[in-house]
Amino acid sequence: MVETRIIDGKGFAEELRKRIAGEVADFRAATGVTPGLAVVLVGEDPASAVYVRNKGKQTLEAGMASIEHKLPETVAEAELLALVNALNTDPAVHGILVQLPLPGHIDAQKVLATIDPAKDVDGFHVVNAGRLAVGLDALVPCTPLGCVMLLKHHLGSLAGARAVVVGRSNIVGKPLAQLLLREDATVTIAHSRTRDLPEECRRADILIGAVGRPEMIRGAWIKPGATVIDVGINRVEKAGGGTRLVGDVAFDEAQGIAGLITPVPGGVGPMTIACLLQNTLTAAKRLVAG
Ligand SMILES: Nc1nc(=O)c2c([nH]1)NC[C@@H]1CN(c3ccc(C(=O)N[C@@H](CCC(=O)O)C(=O)O)cc3)C=[N+]21
Repeated sequence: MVETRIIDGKGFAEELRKRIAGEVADFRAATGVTPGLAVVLVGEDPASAVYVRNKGKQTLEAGMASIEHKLPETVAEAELLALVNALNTDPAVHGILVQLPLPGHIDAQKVLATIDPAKDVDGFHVVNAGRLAVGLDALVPCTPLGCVMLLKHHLGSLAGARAVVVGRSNIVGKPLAQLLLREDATVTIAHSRTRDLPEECRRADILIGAVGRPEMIRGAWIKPGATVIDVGINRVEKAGGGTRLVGDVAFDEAQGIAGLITPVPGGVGPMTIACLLQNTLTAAKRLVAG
């Protein structure tokens, strides 16, 4: 039996937000500029609305300006593109986030491609994805950035570690693999077509669940003492009615096997928002410096 320690992402994110708030205050004092984050929400998805509200609140608490645009589910693609173009040229806006997923009649790739890469605080524009891939300065996607911060804080160097990322999305899996590679880890990206996924996972010193399937990664898939980062945030029905959040990892089964594990909620989720604030400050600094 291994003693499993829980990684306090919520606490770490709070500390990070405090540090960012200090840096924002210094930046404002030095330049007279208040970093501004614009969030665009299309449609009425209640879960998205909660997330956008949390982001807005934490943006203000960090001393930045929060600009929210809510558009109806039926908005024309051209109208959304016009809004993004207006935000691109607005000097009070340093970061732009268009909440995903977008309704089916809108081409999300086209919207992301319209965002000025210098204001792309999600790091989803192909220019930022490409810059990350070739090792240039880039705005890096928030969730992967948060995962690597937690890993480095708890493990120190990741050099030589075997990291297995389960999930190959453009939002998490692929950029996370790039970041881990930059930290000199040996990186495997596993996915739905991977042969013998449990065996692949059991090789991992660092195992990352980023698929969005509730509790898919079982305790028996974890190497004793491994570090487990759970990116999944899945809402499931509770036995007695109501809902609860679970990750992609069967958290209870991982107890006594994993060395370190992030919980859901309170793990990676809060880090995502803290990293969004960090990216907004980074974008503001670069935009003001020219
Ligand atoms: N362009 C874009 N960028 C995003 O970064 C983005 C997006 N679209 N669409 C939706 C997803 C979802 N997402 C979350 C971030 C933090 C929490 C979070 O802080 N969760 C808390 C609490 C969750 C709760 O209690 O409801 C936790 O895990 O502890 C959740 C979800 C960012 N997303």
